[in-house]
Amino acid sequence: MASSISAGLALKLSPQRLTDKSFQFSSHLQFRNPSLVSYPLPTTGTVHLRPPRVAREVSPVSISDSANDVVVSSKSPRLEKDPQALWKRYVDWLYQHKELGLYLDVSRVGFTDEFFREMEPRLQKAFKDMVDLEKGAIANPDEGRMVGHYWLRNPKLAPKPFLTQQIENTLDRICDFAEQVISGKIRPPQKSSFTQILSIGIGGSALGPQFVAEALAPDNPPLKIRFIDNTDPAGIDHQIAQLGSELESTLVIVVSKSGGTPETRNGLLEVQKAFREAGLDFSKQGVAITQENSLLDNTARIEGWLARFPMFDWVGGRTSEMSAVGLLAAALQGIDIREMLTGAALMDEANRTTLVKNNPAALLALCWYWATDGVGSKDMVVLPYKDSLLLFSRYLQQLVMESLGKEFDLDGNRVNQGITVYGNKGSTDQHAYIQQLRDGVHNFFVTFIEVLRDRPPGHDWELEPGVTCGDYLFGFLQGTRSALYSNDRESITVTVQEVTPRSVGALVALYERAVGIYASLININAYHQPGVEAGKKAAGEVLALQKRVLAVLNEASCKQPVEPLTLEEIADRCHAPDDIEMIYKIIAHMAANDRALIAEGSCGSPRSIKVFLGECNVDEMYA
Ligand SMILES: O=P(O)(O)OC[C@H]1O[C@H](O)[C@H](O)[C@@H](O)[C@@H]1O
Repeated sequence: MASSISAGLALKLSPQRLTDKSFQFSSHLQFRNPSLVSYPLPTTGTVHLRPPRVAREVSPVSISDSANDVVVSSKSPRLEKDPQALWKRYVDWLYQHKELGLYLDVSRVGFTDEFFREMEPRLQKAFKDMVDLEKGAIANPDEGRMVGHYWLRNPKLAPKPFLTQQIENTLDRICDFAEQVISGKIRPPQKSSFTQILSIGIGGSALGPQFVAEALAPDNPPLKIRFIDNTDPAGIDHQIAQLGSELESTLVIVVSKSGGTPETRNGLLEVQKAFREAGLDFSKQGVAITQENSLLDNTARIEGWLARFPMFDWVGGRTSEMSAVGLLAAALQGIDIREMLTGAALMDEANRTTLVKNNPAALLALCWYWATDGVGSKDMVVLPYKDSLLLFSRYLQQLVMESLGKEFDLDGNRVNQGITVYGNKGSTDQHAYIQQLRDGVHNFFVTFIEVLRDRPPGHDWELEPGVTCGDYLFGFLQGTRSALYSNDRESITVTVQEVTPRSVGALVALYERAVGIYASLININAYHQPGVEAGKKAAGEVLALQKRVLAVLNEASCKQPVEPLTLEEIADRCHAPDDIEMIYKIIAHMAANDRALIAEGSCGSPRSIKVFLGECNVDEMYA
């Protein structure tokens, strides 16, 4: 089969895989007319091209680019199907961490030995990058920051003694505080003990604690947790309403590294209002987790909140689960946080070997690279077969997508990298979208998370002779893995014995390191998030425009008689004719919330409407 592609577009590549923007010049790639390529062509060595953009075929492919006279021939074998050969592949590649009881099976990813060999030098470079990072290199160059989440579970690793001290002191303070809250030594003014936690935070300041609460909180925790992780007023009202009179015994933890995230600030202001209305003193029940001297830190200090815990500059939001962000909430729910840290530390240790086959994070990163052609050409579907791990995929979504989804690489080349992550849980998702995974568009690879222990010992029950409910769950996982593979859908399986603080800590650490290694393989900064700023900035501009619209409407509404305005008139008076669509949306939103009145027309036909405010605020006119 031969097909034409235009210059720089996807080149299909296997078994000699293109391993990045650069790949080895080999017999698989022949430039018949080098003068048509815009940069000097070496006769041997590395040639830089744009990486492939289309999903890798499993059948032999030959693509020719007539424009540039580039020919790429590749012969990629179909995935191995012979049961004995597969069993051998399974055994040969199975990774086991004995102490953690964790296994990683990469046998259902079809990478070749050749690919493995090709990637070896780049993985060694990634290992070196990780060593430097752990030693305190400025691994986040754009923000000039060290990246120290690995020190949190092994404080001695921190490059400076005062950092080690800070980590250890904070951990001691967390354990101490949690113990005193649970025992009732620290209590709310009007109750004998705290019974509820209301955690306010978003992104990395929510996803880890949410995942861990769902995974590990006991059925009857000493304090139950709920979250406000948005600026949705109805969502906030719901959480406060659910607390009801227990607001009196609610410990409010406000989490924000920057201390200035609008959603979190709004959540705090709404909750403080609820406290005021209930006649409660918020400061006696509020705890802040934030960077020293942030807006939140200063507020908490000035208002004399119950406690403040630090979030370190060198810990990113999405890797903050083992900092006060994750640990305080976990400890208050009775979760053994030292076990979480031990699990993470053991996993980190395993991921320090430079023997790729024995390094689970490197194996994961390698599989991601193979499956996605190193350019995110396939999505990562994460399917834990365990209800308590439901939020793992959501947690990983931020960890992976915010870390890897980058426009530029470290050398400033536009690369638009990333890997899309989604998933909920098995077997539930089999009844939702596995149909498409098995038979539909082939744009993904799966990661199964398997938990061997079905339920605590002593509770087993056979619902059919010889078969338990958990056997079904096991059967569905294995069946789906086989069914997908038989249709050439690749999968990874991570297996843990049980969902425990130790195994959860290990899973978090495994993926943190896999992301770090993969980022190094594709040469991007995994530790910044410049793209997030664009949305925040635009939101600020919308709110600023809304204030101008309000001022214009107010002035017209203060006239006698009131002067209803068309959208064009409002845009004109705001000196923002190009923003008329946004002005329309602002009006529609205000009208839906009874803050603007529509004199004529309806929102469905924007040109017809004339708007005024129900009340004229004379003071505002002259403000
Ligand atoms: O912890 P905060 O400073 O409030 O930040 C919360 C979140 O804000 C942004 O969306 C960032 O992209 C996330 O990485 C971060 O976790």
